[in-house]
Amino acid sequence: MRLLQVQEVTHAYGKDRLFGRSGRQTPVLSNVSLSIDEGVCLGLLGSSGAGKSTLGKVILGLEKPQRGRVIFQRQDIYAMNAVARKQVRRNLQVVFQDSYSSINPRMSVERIIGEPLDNYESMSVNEQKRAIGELLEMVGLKAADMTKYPHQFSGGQLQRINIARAIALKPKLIVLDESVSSLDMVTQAQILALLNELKRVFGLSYLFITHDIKAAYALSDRLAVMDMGVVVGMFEDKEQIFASTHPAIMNLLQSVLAEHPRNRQIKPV
Ligand SMILES: Nc1ncnc2c1ncn2[C@@H]1O[C@H](COP(=O)(O)OP(=O)(O)OP(=O)(O)O)[C@@H](O)[C@H]1O
Repeated sequence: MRLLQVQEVTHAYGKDRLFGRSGRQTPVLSNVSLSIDEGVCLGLLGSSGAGKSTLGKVILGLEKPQRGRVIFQRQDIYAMNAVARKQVRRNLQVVFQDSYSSINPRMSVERIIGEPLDNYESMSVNEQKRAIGELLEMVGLKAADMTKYPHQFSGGQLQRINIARAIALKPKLIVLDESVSSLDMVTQAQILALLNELKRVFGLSYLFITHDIKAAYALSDRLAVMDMGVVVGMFEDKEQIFASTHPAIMNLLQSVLAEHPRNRQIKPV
């Protein structure tokens, strides 16, 4: 079933600049359309500045587009009342790249993961502790870790805590904005495996924003490529990306080739 539809979204930063008198503002997003079905990971690829994070913010309800619509669970997220918006926030979560800055260093892990539960669930203290312990175990940490503070964890462990917080309310869609980009290769592979497992167990959908074609290929079912605010490729079957002749897409593929100059097989391993 269709979960998210982005319909002909156009956006530029700065008030009225796109449609102001000068009319010279280049949009950061131009007529962007895409959709995500339930249980599917769409990888959104593109080089730096392509507009990927802006599109993520538009989808999360954080940046109202100047044109176009975002339909989540059949509702326009920019044309809904406060009650419906609260429900959307529950079902639409995000994990950012920088695990440190998206966590309050003064809060214990229990409070970090407990925050969304406080806002949406009416659990007793003991029920909440049990739920937090289960979430920590689900992401490969220990229930006892809930008493610790962010500085006591590695970057990969902190990203696991961010993921535990993101899945605490059993959302439908998680926007992963460069969520593994700052991690070393081994940790990256472990977090991708965890995300894949959680997707399978909970039937989650992901929008996986990344410039890294290998990471995108590993986690995604479908791939989209953006270049200068425009979707230049949409691949229902991710294998099809390797047949593309679009210059921006070939550039992304080239980065894989460059690492393995003698490897004629360009599919990421
Ligand atoms: N808050 C903002 N105000 C003004 N311009 C912005 C803002 N955020 C992003 N931009 C500009 O919009 C363009 C697209 O940025 P965006 O972050 O969406 O791209 P991206 O594909 O996610 O790239 P990166 O991976 O480098 O973040 C860039 O030119 C960027 O400088």
